[in-house]
Amino acid sequence: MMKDEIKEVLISEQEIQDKCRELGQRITEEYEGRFPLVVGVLKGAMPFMADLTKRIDTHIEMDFMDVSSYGKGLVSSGEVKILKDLDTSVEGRDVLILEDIIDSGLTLSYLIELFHYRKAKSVKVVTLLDKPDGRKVDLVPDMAGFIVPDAFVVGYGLDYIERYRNLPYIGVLKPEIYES
Ligand SMILES: O=P(O)(O)OC[C@H]1O[C@H](OP(=O)(O)OP(=O)(O)O)[C@H](O)[C@@H]1O
Ligand code: HPA
Ligand SMILES: [Mg+2]
Repeated sequence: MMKDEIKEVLISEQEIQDKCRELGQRITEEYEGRFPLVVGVLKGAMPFMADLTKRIDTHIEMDFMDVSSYGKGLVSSGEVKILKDLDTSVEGRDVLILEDIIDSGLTLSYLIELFHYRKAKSVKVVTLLDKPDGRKVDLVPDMAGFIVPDAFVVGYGLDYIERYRNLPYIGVLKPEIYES
């Protein structure tokens, strides 16, 4: 079974759900009456977007962007490609970007710059996971769920060669999985 390939669970399903409630409450307070555009970054942010937005108790609009900087492997290529753009204009909008993880920071720094260039009124970032040791550019999220160590993590949207996104928790794979 898939779970037999996991060496260690770093963040449990319960901890993730509790964090979604907490972040949802903070977002509700901050964005009450502002009708923010909540942008999920595909594919990784999909489970977090689904769970977090259910805990936001004020009107929001949701949209998605698909960008890729990793290709298929473990390291960022450094080049960000837009695979799917927003359907909505960000001009004059309060934009809240939802991410599963900030690692090198390249994906988000690209998106933040892009939304400012497109004249968003404000751009903020909420990430489930923050891996500060991976940073290649200066970037501090406005809200972060958990700090993770400098290891490749999978689950709850995060993949290794497109697998493991459907795990309900965040974990680390057994080393033999990468070797095979
Ligand atoms: O801070 P960075 O080093 O840029 O890494 C973070 C980004 O990389 C992953 O996405 P990926 O490009 O692998 O696409 P995916 O979400 O479809 O897996 C992850 O979901 C973040 O979007
Ligand atoms: O640790 C990670 N795991 C999965 N995808 C990622 N994209 C950036 N960092 C990671
Ligand atoms: Mg990925």
